[in-house]
Amino acid sequence: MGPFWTFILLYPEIFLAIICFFWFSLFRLIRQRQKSNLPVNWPVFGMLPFLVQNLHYIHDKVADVLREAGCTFMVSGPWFLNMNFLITCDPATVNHCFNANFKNYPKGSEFAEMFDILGDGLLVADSESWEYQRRMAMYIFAARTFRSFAMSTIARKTGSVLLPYLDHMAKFGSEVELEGVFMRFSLDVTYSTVFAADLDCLSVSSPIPVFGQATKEAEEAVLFRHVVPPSVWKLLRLLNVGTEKKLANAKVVIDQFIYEEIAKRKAQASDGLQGDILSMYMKWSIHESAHKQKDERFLRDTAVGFIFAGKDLIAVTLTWFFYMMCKHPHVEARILQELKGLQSSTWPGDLHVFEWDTLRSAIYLQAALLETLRLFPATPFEEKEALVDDVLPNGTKVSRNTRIIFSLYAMGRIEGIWGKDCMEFKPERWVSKSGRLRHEPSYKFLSFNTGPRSCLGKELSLSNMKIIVASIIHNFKVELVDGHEVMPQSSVILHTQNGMMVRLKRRDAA
Ligand code: HEM
Repeated sequence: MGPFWTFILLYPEIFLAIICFFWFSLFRLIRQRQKSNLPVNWPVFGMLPFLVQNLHYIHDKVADVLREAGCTFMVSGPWFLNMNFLITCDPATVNHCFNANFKNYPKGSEFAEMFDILGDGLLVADSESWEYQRRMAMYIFAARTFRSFAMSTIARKTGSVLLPYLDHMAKFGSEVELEGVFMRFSLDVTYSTVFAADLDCLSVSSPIPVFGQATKEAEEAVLFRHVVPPSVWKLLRLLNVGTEKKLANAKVVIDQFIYEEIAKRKAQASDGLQGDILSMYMKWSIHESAHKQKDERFLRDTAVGFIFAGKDLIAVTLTWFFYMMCKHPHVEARILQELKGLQSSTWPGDLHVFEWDTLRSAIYLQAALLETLRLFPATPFEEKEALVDDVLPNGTKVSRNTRIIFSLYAMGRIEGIWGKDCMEFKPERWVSKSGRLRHEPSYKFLSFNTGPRSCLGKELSLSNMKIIVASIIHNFKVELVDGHEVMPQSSVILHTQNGMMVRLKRRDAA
């Protein structure tokens, strides 16, 4: 007889007690699960089964959990894997971590390692390096040369690339996957804004260019790093296999493009520098004696950072905006009304593009964009790590190194934050009685971040998006293809799960 059976025969009461303990625990967990939206904390696996089971609807499920838990909830990962984290959508906690105690919540070295494709750039830097880079970037974003270069680039690209492409699709009555179009266009525009060079991503016939493909693969690998334990992706990196191999290859392609652009620019006379981001950073050396900005790696990290900061976020916001237009025709009608009488320039094919200056008065249009970002924040969550032990405003204790995930997606969908109609798409909530844009504190509307690390491209991207959506709405009617379901993907960027299939019609042909 083996030791197991000997133990049972000698101590049957202890064995019975163990069985009863496990049976009652299981029973309690099942009852608990039936009654609430909150994930069950299983022995050994923690809440992993909940995450796996709801992987396809994770943003909505997290919103349900936070609604029930009162905005803050501790998630337990499997035992020994160091995957526990706090998740919250509480504006007071946001304000505490992003503003009042900013220094206690840096991005952290783990974040920088996950996004190592960005090098030591602004998006991942902390402390002095971040302060220096932030100061420099603020100077550039405030410069008139840069702003007018960026605005003229977007208007030119909308008239010469985007609208003709959509017009072509409209003429043939083809179905169009709109998010894919916006992704390519946004990459095209961002590349031009950073390098004053054309990538031509939106040609009717050609496939996505290698640079675009490389950025896509890099993003997929970074997403994978977010969902598996760090030991797993680090092992894959060491062995150079799977997503890590793809990431390494993508980095080679991205670096090759960027270093070539830097070399071309360095070969130009300094009076040939334009208002693009690379030129602006190279001109900075005139103002500062530090040698850092001339360093090629610094320029590379800066350029990659700006490309990654902007391109997908604008593309997904445009996609959700047009999804909302398809679902709320009365909002689209009001925007069309607002655009009537505003001056636009005419491009070949009788296509019309609005300029930024003329769109300043389009308040309702801007409100519709903000409302889109409230319900569909381009980055559905943000992440921080506590540097020292702390107590959150709701009394929750966090110990050093605790990871905190902020669900921006849930924040837009909580009654206590936005009122009973929080799930409705209502641009009117952004317009004051006097017809001006209503201000909402950024720790409540977190889509562009809040505090010292808030988005530097906010004004620029809102202006860009206004030009694009006004020009599309004015020229085309966008209709969802029947039966095509649009839903959010479980990802670090709020892509759609299956794209957004639409048909376009020229308004003047109707
Ligand atoms: C719809 C468009 C955009 C949205 C929703 C958005 C949102 C955000 C968010 C949430 C952050 C914080 C990221 C983090 O801390 O992890 C951020 C940071 C940043 N964004 Fe944007 N962004 C957009 C477009 C842009 C564009 C077009 C640019 C520039 C070309 C830009 C430049 C930056 C920079 C430089 C930072 C880093 C600031 C810092 O860490 O100090 N963004 N943005």
